[in-house]
Order: sequence, then C-alpha cells, then structure tokens
Amino acid sequence: MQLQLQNIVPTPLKDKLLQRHSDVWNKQLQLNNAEYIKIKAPSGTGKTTLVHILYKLRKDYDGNVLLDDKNLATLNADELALLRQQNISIIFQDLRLFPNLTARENIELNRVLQQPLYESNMTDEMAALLGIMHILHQKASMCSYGEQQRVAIIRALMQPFKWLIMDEPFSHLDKHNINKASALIDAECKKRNAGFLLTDLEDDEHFNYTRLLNL
Ligand SMILES: Nc1ncnc2c1ncn2[C@@H]1O[C@H](COP(=O)(O)OP(=O)(O)OP(=O)(O)O)[C@@H](O)[C@H]1O
Repeated sequence: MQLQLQNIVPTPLKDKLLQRHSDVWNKQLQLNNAEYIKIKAPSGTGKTTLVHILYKLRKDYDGNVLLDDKNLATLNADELALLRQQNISIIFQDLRLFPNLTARENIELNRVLQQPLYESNMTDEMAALLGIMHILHQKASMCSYGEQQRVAIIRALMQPFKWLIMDEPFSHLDKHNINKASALIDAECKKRNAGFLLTDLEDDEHFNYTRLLNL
C-alpha cells in the first residue's frame, strides 16, 4: 500500500511551520510499499500529530492523505474500521492499553477483533521473546511502562497490516530489549511485505531505514 502526503499542514502548527524546514509538512511525499521510514524530530514538532492524522484520529489539517489513491478524508466508518483491521496497525506513544484488563487480554481483545492472523499461542511466543511472559496475567495498570510498551508492540504485531505506525515505541526500553523488539518487528514486517513509519527524537540504528525524514 502506498501512502501519499500532499501538502499536509496541521492547523495548530501553521505559524510554526513557516519558520523552519521540514521534509514532511507542506511537501509532496510518497511512501512506497514496504519502506522503512524514520521520522526524526525534536519534542513538540508534531510527531504524534502526524501519527494521529495518518490513523484518522484528527482532521484539523490542510492537504490530503492518500492510501493507494483513496483519500483518507473520504473513508466512511466501515472503510475506516477495515483500514485499521487489515492495513494499518499502530503503537501509540501513550500506548492506549485498557488498564483494568490483563496484558494478555489487551493483546487478545485486539486479535479477535481483527481477522485473526495468528493463533493465541503466538502471544506466548512473542512474549517469551520480549521477556514479558511473567506479566501476561497482570493488569496492564500494574505493569511498568517498559512492560506495557512491549505489550503494545505485541498487540500491534498480532494483527494483519501493510503499514505499522510507531510513535516513539522504545522510549522506556533498555538496549537489550530494543534489540529484541526491533528484530521481531523487522521479521513481522518482512513476513507481510509491510512497511513502517517510526517516530523518534534521536538517530538510531535499530533498523535499515529506507528513508530518514526530518519533521
Ligand atoms: N489540538 C491541538 N491544539 C493546539 N495545539 C496542539 C494540538 N495538538 C497538538 N498541538 C501542539 O502541536 C505541537 C506538536 O505536538 P505533538 O504532540 O504532535 O508533538 P511531538 O513531536 O509528538 O512531541 P513529543 O516528542 O514531545 O511527543 C505542540 O506544540 C502541541 O502543543
């Protein structure tokens, strides 16, 4: 699936954007199938805003987002649900786990709401890989933020997608866990021939990015 950003300018950022260069805002940008895109930008420059625009959580912007030539703004509720079930999976910066559900229930709830891609035992495989088997039975609110981040990563990987969108997904993980998580994400994207867009504050070498864009 190809994503096209055509002169996107978020309304709250309009004035700020006139004062600096960006590879993304107010540009014609084509993100091709299976690309690995890194968006690097300082705090407050709009990373989360961009992620929310692409997931159609906000509409306060000028310009157009096209998904294989279909304008995101014109999708009806059913088409949007299908897009999120089949084509775009996301790891929010604030994770958005249900605090009163266990880590496993958070993952499972999302899995069964999609056309299940994997059996539930895949949760255990991924959890073992990321070192969180022992907290799967715990309420999400009782897990550390780094544990919750790994739950959110697994939840996103248990569904089908053509694009994986990740908003500072490793902010609370140590190097060892980042290496494990990035290897798993890379393998899952390759399996699906999917691309991803990752935002972060700094440079990193977690993936072989096809493009590095400044916001
Ligand atoms: N709905 C809104 N109304 C007014 N201003 C907003 C709105 N949403 C975001 N902003 C402003 O837009 C700017 C970008 O916010 P955003 O959360 O996208 O930044 P970010 O790059 O993700 O930051 P961080 O790295 O700190 O998470 C901020 O200055 C924020 O205050």
